[in-house]
Amino acid sequence: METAAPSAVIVAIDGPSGTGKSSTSKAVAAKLGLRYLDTGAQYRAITWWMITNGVDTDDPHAIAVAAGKPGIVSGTDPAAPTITVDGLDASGPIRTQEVTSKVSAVSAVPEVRTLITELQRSIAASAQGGIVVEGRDIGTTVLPDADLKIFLTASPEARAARRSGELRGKEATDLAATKEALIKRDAADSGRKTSPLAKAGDAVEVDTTELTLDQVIECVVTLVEEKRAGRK
Ligand SMILES: Nc1ncnc2c1ncn2[C@@H]1O[C@H](COP(=O)(O)OP(=O)(O)OP(=O)(O)O)[C@@H](O)[C@H]1O
Ligand SMILES: Nc1ccn([C@@H]2O[C@H](COP(=O)(O)O)[C@@H](O)[C@H]2O)c(=O)n1
Repeated sequence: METAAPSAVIVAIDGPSGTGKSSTSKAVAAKLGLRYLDTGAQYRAITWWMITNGVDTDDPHAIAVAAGKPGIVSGTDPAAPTITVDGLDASGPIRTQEVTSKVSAVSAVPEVRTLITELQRSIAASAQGGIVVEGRDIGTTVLPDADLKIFLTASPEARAARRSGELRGKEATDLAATKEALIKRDAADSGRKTSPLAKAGDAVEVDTTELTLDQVIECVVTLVEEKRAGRK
């Protein structure tokens, strides 16, 4: 007997910095044949554009006025996600410390959020076979009707250790400074007025502190499969 293709599923994965959202989302999407969207990369891309175009990232009005100017395009293949700004590959420049230190100020501007949220919704709507979308406000604001919402957490110590391991050899790594920087970014992201970092009421919380990345991936794959099975 022929089995029907599994139905399209929309998965929202949110959580603070360094909890494993990108690594988990990419792997889950690849395993299940879904598309993948890194929404943090989009906020980083608009921040990079502001910096390179001389917009003062401490001036919310200037950011709001310029918000519609960059053309941001996200490629959603989990094996090779891409991000371009006005046709230029921005995947490298958006990961610098400068962008990381300024992205929370830019992403807090309501005009930026409105534009990026619309972009995210249109990408999710066009992902016919389903998509894993990761960020800070996906379950609460961008895709409140997602089929499955996951909120990843981990202790600040575990997250700082993961980040330091990642940065080693590229930029200066100091565990205490890394921990302080991620706590500061989370506080800014949680404290902003417009769609702050928050767990949706119906999200499943997964504490990844004591889990390997493979265990987290397996846990999320199981949750998606259970959701799909429940819809048959
Ligand atoms: N459970 C885990 N155990 C150990 N290392 C992990 C685990 N999950 C993720 N990592 C590693 O931690 C680092 C950060 O992971 P990742 O980029 O996926 O987090 P994130 O939540 O997307 O962070 P951000 O929001 O800052 O982009 C990566 O180097 C990743 O390989
Ligand atoms: N849905 C989202 C996703 C991200 N942000 C902002 O972007 C920053 C960078 O995110 P990373 O996942 O790449 O670290 C993040 O600190 C937020 O300021 C957001 O606001 N909403």
